[in-house]
Amino acid sequence: MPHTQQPQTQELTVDVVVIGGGAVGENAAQYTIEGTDLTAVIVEGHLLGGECSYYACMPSKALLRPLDVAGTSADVDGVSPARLDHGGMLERRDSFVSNYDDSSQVEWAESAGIQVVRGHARLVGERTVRVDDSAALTITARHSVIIATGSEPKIPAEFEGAEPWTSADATGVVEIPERLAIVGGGVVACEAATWLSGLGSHVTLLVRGSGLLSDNEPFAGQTVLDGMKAHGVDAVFNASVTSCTRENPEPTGLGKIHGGAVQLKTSAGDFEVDEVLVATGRAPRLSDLGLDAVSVTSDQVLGDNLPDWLHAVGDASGDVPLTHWGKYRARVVGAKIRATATGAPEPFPVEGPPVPQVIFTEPQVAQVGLTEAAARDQGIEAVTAEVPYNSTAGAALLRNDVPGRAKIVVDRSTRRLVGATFVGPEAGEQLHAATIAITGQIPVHVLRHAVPSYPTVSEMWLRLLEEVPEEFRRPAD
Ligand SMILES: Cc1cc2nc3c(=O)[nH]c(=O)nc-3n(C[C@H](O)[C@H](O)[C@H](O)COP(=O)(O)OP(=O)(O)OC[C@H]3O[C@@H](n4cnc5c(N)ncnc54)[C@H](O)[C@@H]3O)c2cc1C
Ligand SMILES: NC(=O)c1ccc[n+]([C@@H]2O[C@H](COP(=O)([O-])OP(=O)(O)OC[C@H]3O[C@@H](n4cnc5c(N)ncnc54)[C@H](O)[C@@H]3O)[C@@H](O)[C@H]2O)c1
Repeated sequence: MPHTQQPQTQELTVDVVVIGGGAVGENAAQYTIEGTDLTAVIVEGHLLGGECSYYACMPSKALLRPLDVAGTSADVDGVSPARLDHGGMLERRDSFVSNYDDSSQVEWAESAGIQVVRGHARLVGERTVRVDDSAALTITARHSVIIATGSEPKIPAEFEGAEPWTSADATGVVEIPERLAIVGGGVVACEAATWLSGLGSHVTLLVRGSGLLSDNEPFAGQTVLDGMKAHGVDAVFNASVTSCTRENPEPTGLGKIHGGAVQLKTSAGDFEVDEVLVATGRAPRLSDLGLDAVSVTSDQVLGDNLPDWLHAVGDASGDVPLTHWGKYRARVVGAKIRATATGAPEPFPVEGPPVPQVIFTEPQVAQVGLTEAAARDQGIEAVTAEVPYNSTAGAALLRNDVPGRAKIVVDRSTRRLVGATFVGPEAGEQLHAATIAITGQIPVHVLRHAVPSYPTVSEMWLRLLEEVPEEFRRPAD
């Protein structure tokens, strides 16, 4: 009688198990063990380095930078406009994603003393994780298990069966669709519209709301929209997709066109395109993780209401889904676990540091802390100052045409900055000064003594602070 050979089961005990080896999981493991004898394992089901390295931040920014350089070369007198090389752009992307090979990340992890285990991990009991790969492995954590499983795209039901593109296809683009619809008006939609129209697609944005980038100051979405229109992108607002069908939908592979023509019915009319990219947000990846086995619900993970041996970081935790923010939180969690496990003092906490974000559109949108609307929603008496991005000699030197604006939001009661937005060429490089001012809780009368160099774009800070009411030039009584 034939018999099935049982897979070999192995066992391993370490101090900390991290499920998910994205940038955030890597940081959590590194900060938990560094400078100690603690041991850590990262279990990764796909590529060590996660979404950011292979399917999100790095490939998208690798594709966007040549457009920025070409745009600048076309807008500075005395320079001949640079010609885009579409094949070269894709090669640059391939190089930034290491051709989807994670061996250098594995080398880094091992050099940091972190063991990497391949396979899908599930919780099977308190402090216990089972990894299913070619052979089953059970790992026991002496101290903690950290969930760092990231997030996955939300695909509305209308697109089921139509094999739409997700952002991974857009960053991994191989076949450039002649006509592309992008559903959504958020960050992925705006950045992807920029690089895919730059690669030659005719892009139509189908936006459910009435503007782009609705979480930002209103002038951000408007300036980005103006920039996109100048590059031939069409945007249709108040357009809800009611059905999506296509001939011969097929999972042809990453970045390839997934079948025949796509028919989209929307509340703002019908559209036929060669591909549709669904960019309608992301959700924490918490299914198939064995939460039931340890009597924990997704809500508990998202509410940070977990047993003391279990932690969640990064996109999986429901916190702001940005790489640098997830990594920051992972460093904090890692340092806490290290302190508990070794008896070392916990690092000094800082109250409520602000979240910065740069959106790499043309022009860029850079925002930190609260918008004016968010500050008012929180009951803050917000005083604002706003100037055009081209208000300095440095900005005039940057390009011939400098669109955009800058705005700061000040809390009247503390006289400190609570938010700042810069929209304009290379705006991302303006942001960190604002992040430092908010984190350092510097009152605006002190900020006036931080002198920006002439002739740089950062002289915009002088203009902004001059726009703040006169009474803010002294400490509060
Ligand atoms: C197109 C796009 C562009 C972006 N650009 C930026 C940007 O410019 N700047 C920025 O700050 N943020 C950006 N983001 C957001 C950023 O990518 C995420 O915030 C970041 O990747 C989250 O990191 P993470 O480690 O939490 O999750 P991930 O990077 O998703 O890593 C999670 C890892 O866990 C693994 N995994 C999941 N479940 C299991 C399991 N059960 N067992 C084993 N392994 C498992 C996955 O394979 C994956 O490798 C972008 C996002 C998108 C979609
Ligand atoms: N440069 C960066 O920092 C960067 C770049 C890309 C992505 N990200 C992060 O990744 C996350 C995901 O980005 P995203 O753009 O997918 O999400 P998002 O939340 O920024 O935008 C989602 C968009 O889809 C719309 N939408 C939601 N459901 C819809 C539906 N059923 N039908 C039609 N429209 C719908 C929303 O109104 C919104 O315009 C974001 O939090 C973002 O910050 C960051």
